[in-house]
Parts: sequence; structure tokens; C-alpha cells
Amino acid sequence: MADHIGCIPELDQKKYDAREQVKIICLGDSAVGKSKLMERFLMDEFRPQQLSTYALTLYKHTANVGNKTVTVDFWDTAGQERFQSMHPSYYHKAHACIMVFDVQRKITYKNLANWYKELREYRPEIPCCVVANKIDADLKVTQRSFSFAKKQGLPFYFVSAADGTNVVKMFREMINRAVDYKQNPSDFMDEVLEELENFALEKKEENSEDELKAESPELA
Ligand SMILES: Nc1nc2c(ncn2[C@@H]2O[C@H](COP(=O)(O)OP(=O)(O)OP(=O)(O)O)[C@@H](O)[C@H]2O)c(=O)[nH]1
Ligand SMILES: [Mg+2]
Repeated sequence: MADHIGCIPELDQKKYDAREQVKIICLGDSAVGKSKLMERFLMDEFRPQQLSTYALTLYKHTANVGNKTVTVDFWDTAGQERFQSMHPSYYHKAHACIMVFDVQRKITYKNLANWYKELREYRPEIPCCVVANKIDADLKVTQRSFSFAKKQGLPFYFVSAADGTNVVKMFREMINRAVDYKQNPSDFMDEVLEELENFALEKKEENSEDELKAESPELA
């Protein structure tokens, strides 16, 4: 990914400042099933925007949360995770993170610790969960305990992108948590940014009201 990432309209991260837009990222080793999980969740509305130059796919989704309609951008990478590290812009302004491992490959579970460390360097407070994928391949794994999530105090889900087990439940809960986080950020910097953004929006509204009055004095 390039540093001029903001120049691509789809990747303009300023849009995530708008109250009704959230960004959810997915982390995990190559081939754990990140893309398949998103595709499974978005099956009926499967319209990914491929930005192949930047090895990124944005999956767009519209969700109803409470009485609001929220646009969710799921960010998915292709390839960059092989370097065991992501470009900072991948994390920038993310409101939630889904960390995935493959129950059939122990190394992908071990590597969660590295992914989690990197996530927390950039996004210390955003909601995160751990997802054990491919349980359809061996249902017995659901009897096993995977302590990483518990140790870190993260929600844990056994899922299967192949047969759909728990996929909708997991995504719905993460969307709710992302929206919740956006409304009540616990990261100090996010809190400041949210305040500034609200202030800017109010100013803008005031200014456009003033302009309207100036143009049509009868409204004043
Ligand atoms: N049995 C089974 N196979 C799965 C499941 N999810 C994904 N796979 C398979 O795992 C392989 C990798 O899936 P992807 O979704 O491409 O994995 P990814 O994490 O996006 O991989 P990269 O884009 O390379 O990082 C594919 O061959 C999938 O068919 C699952 O739930 N069960
Ligand atoms: Mg993929």
C-alpha cells in the first residue's frame, strides 16, 4: 500500500469521521479464511471493490443499528499479511477488529499474539474479537480450549465460513461494538478527534444557516 492512500476516493479515511460510517478490519495469517468469512456474511450483497494495486478489498455493507442506518466498510487485505505486518493506514480510524485463525493450523493460532500486539500499537482501545475458523473440517476442535482470547479478555467465536456457523452472529456483534465504540471512544485521542469533528460539524451547520439568512433576509 502506498502513502498517498488518501488520494483514492474509496480510501478517503476522512469519511469515517461521519457519524454513520464505521470501518472494521480483519487480521490473521494468510489463508485462515478472512475473505471467505466476509464473503459468507455479505453473500446476498456481494459487491467487493477490488483495489488490486493496493492489495486491498473493501466490502461495503449497510446495517441497521438501533434506529440508525450505518454504512460499514470491511477492509480486507490480500498478501500483505505474509509479511506479518500491515501498513499503518490499514489500522487508521478502524472502529473494530476481527482476528482470525485456522483451527487446522496451530501456527496461525500462535501468531495471533503478534497480530494483537501490532493492533494495540495503533489502536489501543478498539473492540476486538478472536475467531476460530474452519470448524466444519473437524467439529471436535470446539471441545478444545483456546486460552489466548480469555487471557486478553476478548470475545471468542467458533465459526465456519464454509457452512456459515456463527458467521452472522459474530459480524452483527462486531458491527454493534464498532458503532458503540465510535459513539463512546475510550481512546483519549479518538475522544478528542470525535469532539473536534462534532464541533466542526456544528460550526458548518451554523455557517450555512448564516449564509442562508444573508441570501434570504426574510428568513432572518
Ligand atoms: N473447510 C473450510 N475451508 C475454508 C473455510 N474458510 C476458508 N476456507 C478455505 O481456506 C482457504 C483460504 O481462504 P481465504 O478466505 O482465501 O483466506 P484469507 O485469510 O483471505 O487468505 P489471504 O487472502 O491469502 O490472506 C480457501 O481455500 C478457502 O476455501 C472454512 O470455514 N472451512
Ligand atoms: Mg483474502
